[in-house]
Amino acid sequence: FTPPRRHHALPHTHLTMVSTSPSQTTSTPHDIVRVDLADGRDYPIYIGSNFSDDETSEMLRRHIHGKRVLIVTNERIAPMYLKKYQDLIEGEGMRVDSVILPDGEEYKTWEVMSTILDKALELGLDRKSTFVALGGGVIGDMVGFASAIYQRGVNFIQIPTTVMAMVDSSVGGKTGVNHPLGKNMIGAFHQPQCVFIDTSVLVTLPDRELKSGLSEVVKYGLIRDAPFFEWQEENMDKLLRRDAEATRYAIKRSCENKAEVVQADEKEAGMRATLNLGHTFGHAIENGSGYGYWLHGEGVSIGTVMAARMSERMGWIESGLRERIVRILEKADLPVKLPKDSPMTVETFNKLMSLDKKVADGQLRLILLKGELGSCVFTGDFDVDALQATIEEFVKDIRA
Ligand SMILES: NC(=O)c1ccc[n+]([C@@H]2O[C@H](COP(=O)([O-])OP(=O)(O)OC[C@H]3O[C@@H](n4cnc5c(N)ncnc54)[C@H](O)[C@@H]3O)[C@@H](O)[C@H]2O)c1
Ligand SMILES: O=C(O)C(=O)C[C@@H](O)[C@H](O)[C@H](O)COP(=O)(O)O
Ligand SMILES: [Zn+2]
Repeated sequence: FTPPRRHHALPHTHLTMVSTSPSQTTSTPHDIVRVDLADGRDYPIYIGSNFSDDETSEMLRRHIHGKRVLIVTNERIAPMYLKKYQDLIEGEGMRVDSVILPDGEEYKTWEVMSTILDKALELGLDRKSTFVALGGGVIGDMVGFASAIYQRGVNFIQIPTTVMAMVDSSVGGKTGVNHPLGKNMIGAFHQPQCVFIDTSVLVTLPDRELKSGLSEVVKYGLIRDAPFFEWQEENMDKLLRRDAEATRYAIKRSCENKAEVVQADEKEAGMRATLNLGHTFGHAIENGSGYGYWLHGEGVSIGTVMAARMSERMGWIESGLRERIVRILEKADLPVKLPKDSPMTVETFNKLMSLDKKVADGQLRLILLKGELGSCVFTGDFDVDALQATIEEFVKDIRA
């Protein structure tokens, strides 16, 4: 893994998509994973590749109940995909407007999010309007939040365009923006009407962003799906080569895992917090290094190794499991430690982690691995010395 530069050029990548789903005569083969929620809020996640225009149009319009739509995307994605989706949703009395936001985690702010609200008001959008998030996790989180608070809530649809968004952020209704004092600190739970995943858009996704998404794929294996982790150990190289069948399987299995967790604990009373494995460390690294320096999945990757090391220190997992975790993340070409020029200090970790959303009554709670592969705990009952020793070890490594 090569540490990032602040402005990286986007390479153009090409791949051949081969669909391996059972063939159907009437529609492009696709999977549907359902998120079953109470009060009629359940929704489908459509997963396919190269959907025809007619199918795309029909599937999206099925979930739009009014006559006004606002597609929100960013400066990088707009030239590639905005017109296509605008054209496919428009027509039959439907008016589609758009907002184009600046690109990057550093723009995941209240100020930028509120420009969506400004535009919606200027356009006179009413409560039957639907917002569409066309982009990665940054766009999805901000549009979801804007739709949660616009006129006290309007419908929204997720069209994820990164691996990160396809395997994680578009599903489950966590929406929000960052604050200088902490990541995703301002937000709301607000579920989409549907998630429309057409993996063919990944053809333009740079490798670095692809790998970042794989970090959350590894997470599902570690917290609850050992067979999926073992599958990843066998197939990581295929995911890196963008093999269509492997990619599609990883997205589907990730969505199934996420849907099961969200269904069981939509608002994070307990179990949902396990989706935060590595995130308390990772969010501190993202914020402490300056939003936008690390991609989310990169911070989570280092954070996952820190959580594993802390678990190992407490005797909760065998060292062999920690080594396996480091191996798979390295195989995914993700960072497993802080780079030499990292500004992170013990104090920065402690300060930022003390503001984590899982802190309750002043007590930090963490997701730690315990027992065999696929098992974890969400707990405040851990050895504080093991936490401090872990932070010191990772910080010392960059100063060595
Ligand atoms: N709500 C949740 O449950 C949840 C889960 C995971 C992550 N997140 C959030 O998601 C964000 C990270 O998401 P991300 O990794 O998708 O980052 P991102 O949205 O910044 O996208 C990464 C980069 O890829 C570009 N891009 C997107 N799609 C593209 C495409 N098809 N072709 C070419 N370029 C494309 C984007 O413009 C951006 O430059 C973080 O803010 C994180 O906190 C939220
Ligand atoms: O959906 C969830 O729940 C998650 O925790 C998924 C995480 O991958 C994601 O990064 C999430 O945004 C982090 O949530 P937060 O509550 O720690 O901000
Ligand atoms: Zn995450």
